[in-house]
Amino acid sequence: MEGNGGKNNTIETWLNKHRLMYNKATQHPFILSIRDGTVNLSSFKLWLGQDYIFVREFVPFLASVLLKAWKESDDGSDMEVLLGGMASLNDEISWFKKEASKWSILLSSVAPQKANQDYCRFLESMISPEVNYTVAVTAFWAIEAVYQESFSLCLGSGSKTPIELLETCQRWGNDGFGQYCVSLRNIANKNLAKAPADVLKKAEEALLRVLELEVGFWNMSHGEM
Ligand SMILES: Cc1ncc(CN)c(N)n1
Repeated sequence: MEGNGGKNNTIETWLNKHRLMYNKATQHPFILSIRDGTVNLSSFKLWLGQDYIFVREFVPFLASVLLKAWKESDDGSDMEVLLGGMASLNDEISWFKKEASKWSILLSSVAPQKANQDYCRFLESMISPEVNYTVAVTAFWAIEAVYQESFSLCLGSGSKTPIELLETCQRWGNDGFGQYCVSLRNIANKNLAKAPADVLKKAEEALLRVLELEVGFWNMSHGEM
C-alpha cells in the first residue's frame, strides 16, 4: 500500500491546499513591480547581489540531492534531470557575474542579508544525510518552480518589464526552464506517491518552508524587512 493512498498528484493537492502561500511567493510585489515596469533599480541590484550568494550556496545543496538520488532513487533518469540542473547552475553563476558587471556591482563585497542567511541555513539543513531524497527533491522542485512561475509572469502579454531586465526574466521564465520544472515536479510526485506518512509530512513542511523563505527573500529585495 502506498503511503499516499495510491495518488500520484501530491504536489497539485498541496498547491491547492496552500494556494494562498504559493501565490504570495510567486506573485510578490517585487515581481509585480518588474512586470508593471515600476521596479526600483536599486532593489533589482540588491536582489542580484544577494541571489548570486544564494546560487553559490545552492550548488552544494543540489550536489546533495544528486547524491541522495544516486543512493535512494530506483529511477536512473532522475540523475540525468538533476545533472542537467547542475549544468544550468554553472551557466547561472557565469550569468550573474556578467550581469553584475553590467550593473557595476562588486560581487565580492556583497554580504548576505538576514533573509538570505535564513534561506542558506535551510539549504544546509537539507544536505544532512538524515534528510531523505523525497523531502530534498520536493524542496528542490519548489525552489526552482517559484522562480519559474514568478519570472514567467514578467514575460506574459501586457507585461511592461523594462528592456534591461528582460534577460533576467527569460533566464527563469523561458519554456526550457518550465519543462525542467515539470520534470522535477514529476520526480517529486513519483517519489511522494510511494512515501510513508512521516516522509510526506516532512516534504509538505519543506515545501511550506521554501515558500516562506522565498517570500522573505523577495521582501528583502523589495526593501520590506
Ligand atoms: C532565492 C532563489 N530561489 C530560487 C532560485 C532559482 N534557482 C534562485 N536563484 N534564488
